[in-house]
Amino acid sequence: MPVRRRIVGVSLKMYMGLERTQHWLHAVADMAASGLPADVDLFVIPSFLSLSDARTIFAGSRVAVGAQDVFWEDAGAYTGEISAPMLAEAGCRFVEIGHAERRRIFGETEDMISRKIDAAVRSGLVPVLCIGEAAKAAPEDVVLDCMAQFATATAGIEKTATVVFAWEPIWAIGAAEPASADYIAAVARGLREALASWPNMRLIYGGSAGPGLLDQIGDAVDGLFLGRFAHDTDALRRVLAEASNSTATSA
Ligand SMILES: O=C(CO)COP(=O)(O)O
Repeated sequence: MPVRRRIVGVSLKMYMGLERTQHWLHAVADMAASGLPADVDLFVIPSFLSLSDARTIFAGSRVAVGAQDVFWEDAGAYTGEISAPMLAEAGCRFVEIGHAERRRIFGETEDMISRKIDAAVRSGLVPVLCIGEAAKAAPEDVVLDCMAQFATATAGIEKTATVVFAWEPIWAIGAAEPASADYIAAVARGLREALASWPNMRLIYGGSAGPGLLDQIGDAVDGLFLGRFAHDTDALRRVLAEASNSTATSA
């Protein structure tokens, strides 16, 4: 079984304006210059408008950049949309697809998500596919629910594709605390087994994640997907250190 590198992602969602984002990006770049462990990958997903700043600020560093969404067509008369080739040209390596907020607020369907995954892979981007259960349930039921969503989303791509599976229980997003360590470990174990035929898949947990969580869950996941609790770059530095300290995962 391959050892999977640890990976931590941060989505800034729509929390910060452009100037505040610039300050945050600089702080992350400074932190990465001295404190990004060699065995941990980091990707940062600002708003579309800050992608250019992120590319400049992270140039020459090990911090990868991603986008929060993508349209499924490569070019054409699609007012307001942004394509995967554009994102690749803008320096993105990752693209987030199917976040719970996009599904709930913007009505993204499983078919739309699947087409976005295809578009991302077609352009050489790594999809960060967000999948989660609506309510807390028995771990085996959560695994079945999430894997059904996953199967639809990835129906058009090869199993050898490089994908980040961001398991984000919907009920834990924007909450005071993440899901419990036991719950995360039990679901993650089931997801890993179900994803065994995807050699280039990394499984990360998101939903009110922050410092201290990886220390509790150990090698259950390959990393974390952070939201609010990475706005403080010192908290992000602590998460990266914990990612490095926790045992590398074998699938
Ligand atoms: O949705 C998330 C990351 O995509 C998690 O956000 P929070 O950590 O702010 O709950």
